[in-house]
Amino acid sequence: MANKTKGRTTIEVGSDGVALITIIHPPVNALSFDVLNSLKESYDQALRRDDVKAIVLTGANGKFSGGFDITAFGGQATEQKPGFISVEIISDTMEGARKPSVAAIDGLALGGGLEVAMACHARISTPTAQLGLPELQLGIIPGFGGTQRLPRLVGISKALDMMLTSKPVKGGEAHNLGLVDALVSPDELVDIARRWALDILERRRPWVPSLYKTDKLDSLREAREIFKFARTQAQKQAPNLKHPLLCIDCVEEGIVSGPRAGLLKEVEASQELKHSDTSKSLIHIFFAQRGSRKVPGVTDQGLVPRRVKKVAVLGGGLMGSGIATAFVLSNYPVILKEVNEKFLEAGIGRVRANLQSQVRKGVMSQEKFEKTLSRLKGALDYEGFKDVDMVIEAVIENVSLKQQIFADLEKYCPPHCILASNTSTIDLNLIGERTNSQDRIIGAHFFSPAHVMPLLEIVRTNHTSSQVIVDLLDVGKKIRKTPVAVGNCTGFAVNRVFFPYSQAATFLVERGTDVYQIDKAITKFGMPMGPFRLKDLVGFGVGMATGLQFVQNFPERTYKSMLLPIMIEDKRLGEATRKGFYVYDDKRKANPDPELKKYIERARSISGVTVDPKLVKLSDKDIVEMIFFPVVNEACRVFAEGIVVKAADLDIASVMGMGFPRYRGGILFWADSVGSKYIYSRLEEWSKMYGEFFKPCAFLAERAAKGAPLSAPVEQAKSRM
Ligand SMILES: C[C@H](O)CC(=O)SCCNC(=O)CCNC(=O)[C@H](O)C(C)(C)COP(=O)(O)OP(=O)(O)OC[C@H]1O[C@@H](n2cnc3c(N)ncnc32)[C@H](O)[C@@H]1OP(=O)(O)O
Repeated sequence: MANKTKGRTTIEVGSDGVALITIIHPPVNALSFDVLNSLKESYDQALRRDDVKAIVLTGANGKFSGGFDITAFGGQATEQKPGFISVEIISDTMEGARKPSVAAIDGLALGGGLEVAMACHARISTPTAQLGLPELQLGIIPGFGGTQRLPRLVGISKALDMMLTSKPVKGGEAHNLGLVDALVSPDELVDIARRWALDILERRRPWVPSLYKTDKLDSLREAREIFKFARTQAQKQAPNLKHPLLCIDCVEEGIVSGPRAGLLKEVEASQELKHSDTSKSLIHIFFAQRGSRKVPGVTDQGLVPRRVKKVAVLGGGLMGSGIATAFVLSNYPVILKEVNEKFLEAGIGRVRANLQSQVRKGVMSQEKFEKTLSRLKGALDYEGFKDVDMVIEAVIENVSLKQQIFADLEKYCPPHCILASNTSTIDLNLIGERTNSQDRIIGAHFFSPAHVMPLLEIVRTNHTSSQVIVDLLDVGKKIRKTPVAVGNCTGFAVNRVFFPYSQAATFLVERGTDVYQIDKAITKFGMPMGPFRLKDLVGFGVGMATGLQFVQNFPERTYKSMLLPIMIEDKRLGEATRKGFYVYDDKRKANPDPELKKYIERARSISGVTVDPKLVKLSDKDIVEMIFFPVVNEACRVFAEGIVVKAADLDIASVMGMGFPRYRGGILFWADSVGSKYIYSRLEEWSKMYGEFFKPCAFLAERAAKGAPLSAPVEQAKSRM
């Protein structure tokens, strides 16, 4: 059987005496072990040959390299011995060579890609190339010398900032920072790099081994201050994560004990992190996010997405204006339609405010603001709809109104136009009932604020055509959302999986657990806010309306409480009214409210619930389990019913739609790390004590009985029965 290698490098020696080494491993020239071994062979050859005076390293097809091959983290192949790549190949063979190398960077130089480039003696880049060390977002740290070379090239503060945020910089900024030595256009990149390499050889330009550069380093005293500040920030931002602190330790070691000691510390820390749960979870999310664009039976049919050139949004409320903002920000011309002048003005005002906030934050120039806003046109009728390629309806949740709108859309829009609804509760089949266009009706469910939140739930009915799904997946990518295709059911994937989240929290409070302790425990677990703070943010009106859908559709497993209605009666509606589960000061800071007790007591007495001493003193672990295991239970139902095709889609939906901690890998990935047997046994125990709300579903029971993971494909689990 042919030995299939994962990528390679080529070497081509020119008459100028420069060896051009090219990394070839589509699509992003990832550094697999095969590529790295081949890189060493090419370097050895170039260093051996008398006709080679200098080396240029580049990547094929306009991409330098996307970094170490992430698929190799869980794979069979491993490094010969720890540090072989970082020390022997990159530091000793490349950087320590007797012949100079220059990196010619186009497209991207990320992670290991940039680390290899930094070991060259100069870097030439195109202005559009992206350079960065994003390893921390994968739960690891730069492992090919990045923690040592980047601070020496750009200074400690900037290097820490680039690593801790995982954000790349563009060629222009990289040049200003000193990370690259010259900016050139792609067509002259390799030629200039060749000449630069010869110039270094002939000492017309400096021969710089980055590892030993010191001019950008601060004094030891200043450096210690920077590390102290960085550690405080890292702990504040991600108290559960260890790898950012390890990254800072490695940089510090290099500054205090010298770069060689730093390299060794980096090797040691990388070994430790490679097998951590955090890294496994984050790498799972990386692939799950890319996998969510692949829908079996739809995206594997050879369909090409049609070009959507113009979009219309119906309704200029909070959702509609957010959606319109997302589209104009991605260069789409948008018509925003409202029912009267007043509403239209308000809708356009909201889009303007969304964009203005970007100007205020300094991420958008005034000129770009004006250009972006000019893509938005207001309308009070369907006149301009005759050439739109996609409409997104975002009006109030009223079935007959939506039915009328879709009947009108069928009349006024061209026959190819995608007819999407942003409904979060209404059955899409019902919405399209008065049309003959069921095949192009689809759900485009955004999360508020729509121009900020990264998830787009694409809801397909049994009638939605594959072409329309492919089109919307493509549009989703273009507006920089992570799309997840889901089936049509109450609450779709995100809201349905998460409805027990707030219900379980309310259940606990009515039985004596403290509201603020719950929010603290859940935030400590890694959610951006606890369930009660979230209720305040969303507003009780919306919370009640959504809750009602679940009460109607899943009466046996919804927990009914009078707490919200009583608070609403008293005009406590959440953050908007400055009073909800918290009270809010002028700066919108949430403070606990002692008055809350009286509402809880009233709710308790109306429902005839008594305080349960066991639930009054729950540990944080118990709180997390009692709130998240019912969520896992609902996720199991959604998966078993085929609402999503892969468990990883629910992981992505939970991370992007609900803020479930990414470093726990998403709801089902996390559940599997806890174990199906344990989750089942706890739910079973609670359902005996507290009723149906906690009853484990058949799917969970079946998988627990077999000790099978919850995320294993549904067919596979069945076939094992
Ligand atoms: C020792 C070292 O310090 C450790 C490391 O280097 S760890 C790796 C560091 N590098 C990174 O984190 C970069 C990760 N990749 C990315 O951010 C983005 O993929 C990118 C900016 C390179 C390209 O983005 P984009 O053009 O939108 O394409 P995207 O869909 O993400 O990727 C294209 C394909 O390349 C794959 N890919 C991207 N980077 C990869 C990598 N480093 N290894 C393996 N596969 C990779 C993706 O999985 C995807 O595969 P698919 O088509 O089968 O789904």
